[in-house]
Parts: sequence; structure tokens; C-alpha cells
Amino acid sequence: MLVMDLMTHSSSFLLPTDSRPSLTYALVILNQQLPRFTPLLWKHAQLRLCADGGANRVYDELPQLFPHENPLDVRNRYKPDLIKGDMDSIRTEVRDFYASLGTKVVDESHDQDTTDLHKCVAYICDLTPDQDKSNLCILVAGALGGRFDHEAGNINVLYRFSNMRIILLSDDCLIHLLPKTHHHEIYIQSSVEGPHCGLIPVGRPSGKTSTTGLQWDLHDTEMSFGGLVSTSNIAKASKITVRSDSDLLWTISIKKQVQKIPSEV
Ligand SMILES: Nc1ncnc2c1ncn2[C@@H]1O[C@H](COP(=O)(O)OP(=O)(O)OP(=O)(O)O)[C@@H](O)[C@H]1O
Ligand SMILES: Cc1ncc(C[n+]2csc(CCO)c2C)c(N)n1
Repeated sequence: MLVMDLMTHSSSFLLPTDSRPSLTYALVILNQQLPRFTPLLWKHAQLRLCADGGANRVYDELPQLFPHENPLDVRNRYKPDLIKGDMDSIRTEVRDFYASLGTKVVDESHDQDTTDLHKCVAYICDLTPDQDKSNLCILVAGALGGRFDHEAGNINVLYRFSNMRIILLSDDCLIHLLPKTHHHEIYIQSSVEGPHCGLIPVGRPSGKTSTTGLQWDLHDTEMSFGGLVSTSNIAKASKITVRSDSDLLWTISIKKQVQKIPSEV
């Protein structure tokens, strides 16, 4: 019998203290409204990149998340390591500001066939030795909501780099790939995520998918666009398991307000 490797997943990077120090995080900021928990992602990350106009968001919106502080102090504190892209959206004053702080700025305007997110992920991928790739997780802030062509391009990056752990995030939800090469255990952080979730066969139909822990579990179920896709499902257990013969997208809602334990209310 073929024994498949297990891949575990947890959104512990949304908690103030990450219980999974074995994973290293890189953060990529896109040109969309910054999620409110961006400072938390920034703190967990060891490498912080801005995709082109994402640098404008850090410059303009991070100070707004700290309304009682001097904007310049906030900007000096949140300095990206790298800004990369085709540089048609970053403002000159923003580029000059971060360049003067020592941020590396890489202009790839010659490449009009890949997105700025692709360019950032390719950079991280090239920098990471193969044996370290499974311990690295790329968090992408501002990847969902807004223009659908950009969202589709962002999802395509999950498939183009399916050997990397990449999580697309917005204020409302997160998405990542569950590669068919593994079976999966997803540990639900119920104080910050869920219960609404979905398993979506983007790319190609899946012949057989089985799950545990969902309100509407799948049992060797076929999924395809035009047929069944599992949306508006509910995470019932603290651990969800998924086995499939195809790559699937996993998505789960992010809670608006962190829930307090009753004794703290
Ligand atoms: N509305 C959006 N929704 C989702 N992702 C976005 C959106 N806008 C930008 N992004 C992401 O942020 C990255 C950088 O954005 P930026 O606006 O600099 O890109 P761009 O290539 O100049 O876009 P455009 O297609 O408008 O020329 C994009 O590659 C994309 O991944
Ligand atoms: C078939 C095809 N469709 C669209 C584009 C345009 N495009 C895709 S990525 C990108 C860079 C965005 O920063 C641009 C302009 C292309 N090259 N090829």
C-alpha cells in the first residue's frame, strides 16, 4: 500500500504568540488595503517584502494602524527588506524613502509576463535551499478582495510554486493549496478563524476527496466546477483531515474580533 506523507497546517501566525516556531515566515505585502493584523504578521516574519505598490500601502496605511504615534516613527520601524516588481505603482517619494533607509529595491520592469507577487515569491524560492523549503511559509497580505484578475493571478502563484507553503490573506479569509502529494491535517485556531470554510478544485476536477471534521464531510466524493465544489462548509472539529487525488484549495474565514475566553469577559 502507498503510504502518503502527512502535511500539517495551522494559522498560528494569527495568534500573538506563535506556537509553531519550527516554521520560518516571510511576509509579502501587496498593493491592496493592509489587513488589520499586518503588524502581527510583520512581527512573526523574518523577511519582509513589498510587491511594487505594496510599498505605498506600508508607507500610507501602517501609520494609520498606530494613530497615536508619529507616522515617521512607525515608518522607520516597519522597514521592508526588499521592494520588487515592475515599479509602475510605487510612488517616487516612497521608493526614495525606503531606499534611504537601506531597503533593497529591485526593478524588474523588463518582465511583463509575471506578476509582482510572482517575482517576490520567485526571489524567496531562489534564496531558500530545497531542504529548508518545507519549513518556510510565505504569508501574502492583501491578496484577496478587489480586482478579480489580480485574485486569479495570486491563486495561480499557489500552483506555480506548489512546492512552497504560501498563504493568501485578506481581512476576511485565507487560502492555501493542499497538494495531492500529501494527506493533510488542518488544526483550526478557533479564536481567530472559522467556522466557514471551503475545499475548491481549482485547476482540474478531483476524482476522489475524503474529509473528517467538517459539517458536510466528503466521502470519496468527486468535485468539479460545473458539478460539486465544497463552499459554505463548516469546520466542526479542531482538526480537519483531507485526502484527495487532486490539488485542492483550502479556504477558511478569519474572525473579525478575537474571541475572549468567558472568564476574561
Ligand atoms: N485589487 C487587487 N486584488 C488582489 N491583489 C492585488 C490587487 N491589486 C494589486 N494586487 C497584488 O499586488 C501586486 C502589486 O500590485 P501593483 O498594483 O503594484 O501591480 P501592477 O502590476 O502595477 O497592477 P496593474 O495590473 O494595475 O498594472 C500585484 O502583483 C497583485 O499580486
Ligand atoms: C497572455 C498575457 N496576458 C496578460 C499579460 C500582461 N501581464 C501579465 S503579468 C504583467 C505584469 C504586471 O506587473 C502583465 C503586464 C501578459 N504578459 N500576457
